[in-house]
Amino acid sequence: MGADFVVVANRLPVNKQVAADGTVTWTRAPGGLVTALAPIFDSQPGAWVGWTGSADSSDDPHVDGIDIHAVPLSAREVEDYYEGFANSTLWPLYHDVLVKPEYRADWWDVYVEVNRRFAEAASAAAAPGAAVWVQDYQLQLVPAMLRELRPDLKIGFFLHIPFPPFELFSQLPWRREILEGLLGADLIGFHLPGGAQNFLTLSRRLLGAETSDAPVGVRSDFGTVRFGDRTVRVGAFPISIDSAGVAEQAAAAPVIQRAEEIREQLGNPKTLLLGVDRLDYTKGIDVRIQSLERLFADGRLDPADTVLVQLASPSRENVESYAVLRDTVERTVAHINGTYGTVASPPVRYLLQPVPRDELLAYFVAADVALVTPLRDGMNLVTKEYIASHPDLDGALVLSEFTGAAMELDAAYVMNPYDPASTDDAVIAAVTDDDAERRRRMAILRDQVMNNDVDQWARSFLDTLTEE
Ligand SMILES: Nc1nc2c(ncn2[C@@H]2O[C@H](COP(=O)(O)OP(=O)(O)O)[C@@H](O)[C@H]2O)c(=O)[nH]1
Ligand SMILES: O=P(O)(O)OC[C@H]1O[C@H](O[C@H]2O[C@H](CO)[C@@H](O)[C@H](O)[C@H]2O)[C@H](O)[C@@H](O)[C@@H]1O
Repeated sequence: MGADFVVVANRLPVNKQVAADGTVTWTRAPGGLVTALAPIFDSQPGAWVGWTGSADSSDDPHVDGIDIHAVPLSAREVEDYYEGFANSTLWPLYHDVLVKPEYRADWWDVYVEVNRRFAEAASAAAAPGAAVWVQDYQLQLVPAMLRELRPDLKIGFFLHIPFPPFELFSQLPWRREILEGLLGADLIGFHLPGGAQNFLTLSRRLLGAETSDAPVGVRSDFGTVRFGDRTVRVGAFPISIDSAGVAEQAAAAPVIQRAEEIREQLGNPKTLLLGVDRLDYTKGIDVRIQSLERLFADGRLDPADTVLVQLASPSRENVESYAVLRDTVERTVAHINGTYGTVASPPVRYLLQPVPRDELLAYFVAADVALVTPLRDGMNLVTKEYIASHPDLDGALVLSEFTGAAMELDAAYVMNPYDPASTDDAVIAAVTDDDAERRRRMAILRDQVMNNDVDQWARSFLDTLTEE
């Protein structure tokens, strides 16, 4: 029979729990995408096609309300498709070549093979005429492969990371294949109009396709690419969070109490700075730590009453550039603590492990300033979660102009992570501006986040995909 709505993503939205007696249970992972799509899954039969996250696993997860289709990956496929082509070729290429992308034909071959497996699984999961929504850079060939198998489907694709300009994308030896893969979709979504514009330019210049000229707007004024006998629409749909849900969770009494406890445990510093990221070289963790070191050295911040908490989640640990970053960050943290701390009170507290959701929210509530300093980031949801956690308008946000979030959140203390002076000045302004100015900015940021949530993101994309 199949489902009327199918999501195809590299990862399944499931968590596995193994009890002491070996019994396995699966629960819905509380991630952004699954929360956004929950109302849609509740209103019609829905399926999700994805990988469990473990190599060589025969796990077959089941959760309430979503028909889960696990796509197995062997250890070699994880190496060549996920760590290789997705995260050592596409990820650095699409993030401004911050690390040199590796172009390997053997990785490409496995990327093609794995994309085909996802397309076949999606084809098997979808009812006649279903809407299928393919997610992200790991699966850019799926739209065309799926269209070949199932021309009856409505196919959408959304890219969660930046889409690079002609000058960078053209490095890719398989640039035409990727564009043609994406053009199997009826609607291709990017976070920002700039990404959509880059895609139109590339389709015109590399494929000779006829494209629209008018600028693409946010959730409006879609671009078009004429490809074969079809017209593909291209648009900008900035993703967001479950703003009301995060605000409610952050306002819960145990979270507030834990936030107070955190400040106490840190010695009640005058200023608590916070960074929360996957340990990824795109996130500019090194940028903010180096800024802190300069500010201590110049006497603009006092290490005796300033603490930076950096929560870092391990990510893609088998990829060498991630191991190199970890080394750099850990050496810099040790250097600052060794130089500016005391045994009892190191100014940087660094955690290399994910923390539970409520604990994370307590850190958001506790922090005076969030430091979001990526060198490049598709959106950055941490930014929006921090803002949603500050209903009293206390708190301030330092935000890199190279995040997708900066397009909407220009009332933040916006900085250029490539410019040390800009970074340092933004941190100092966020720390020292008077309350009225900090609250003025936070009020604007909150309006933006509370009025543009992830439900609006999902609905605007799917309404555009399914409208006649
Ligand atoms: N529970 C938990 N969530 C985290 C942690 N670190 C990051 N996250 C979440 O992971 C997501 C990261 O999204 P985003 O900022 O867009 O960056 P991405 O890692 O590139 O997708 C946000 O929803 C964060 O709240 C952690 O330690 N614990
Ligand atoms: O699946 P992983 O390799 O562990 O990586 C986690 C996810 O990272 C990326 O997130 C992006 O999507 C966010 C939501 O749109 C956006 O805010 C952020 O800027 C992006 O970096 C990646 O795109 C996902 O596919 C990964 O699952």
